[in-house]
Amino acid sequence: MDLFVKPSDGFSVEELIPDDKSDFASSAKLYRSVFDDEQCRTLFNNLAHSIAWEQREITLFGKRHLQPRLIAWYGDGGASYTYSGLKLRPRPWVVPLMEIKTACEAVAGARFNGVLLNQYRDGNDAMGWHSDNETELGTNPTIASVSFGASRRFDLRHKRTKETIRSWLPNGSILVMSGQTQTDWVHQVPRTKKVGDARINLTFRWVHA
Ligand SMILES: O=C(O)CCC(=O)C(=O)O
Ligand SMILES: [Fe+2]
Repeated sequence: MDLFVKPSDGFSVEELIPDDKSDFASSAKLYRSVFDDEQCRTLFNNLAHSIAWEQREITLFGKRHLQPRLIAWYGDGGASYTYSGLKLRPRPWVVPLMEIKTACEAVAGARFNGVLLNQYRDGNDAMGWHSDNETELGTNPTIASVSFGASRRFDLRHKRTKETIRSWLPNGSILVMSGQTQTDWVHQVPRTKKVGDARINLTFRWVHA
């Protein structure tokens, strides 16, 4: 499978965060059709079956809940990641994840040492408003977020002005968030009755030891 991507391969890019002068340092660039249909099918099936998916329990307002999605964390040996009170030890890289990582590094122009995978089994699975601002990601992290399977809505909301930007993350796309996006904006993947199929999302990150 040839995953090497370059700008001439016919993918398009759109900046989701408007170039508003008060916020010029935030960026969320959506690269569409980075992976072609055959690559998407192969990778979706491979990841659905080979990843060690888990449904984790989290504590919200003192109550225990199962997270409304499946997750997994893979990465370099030292790249432990703590989020929502969960300490995730990395599982070692496997081939499809390394190939997708190489594509993301080429598109984003950044290096990654870990990936959080999310599987939304259908429209009932979701991720609430948050920013990826854990201290181990450092200031102004670059995060590359890959989508396979069903398109899901992805919303960004400015923390101060509450300006909200709604978009959809299609099969085979990579969203690269960088600059002050995690400081100034929150994002979510809302629950929806309109989507019955599964989506697999991979967010590549650099975790500081
Ligand atoms: O599924 C998505 O597109 C978003 C995932 C996300 O925000 C995260 O893993 O932090
Ligand atoms: Fe996130």
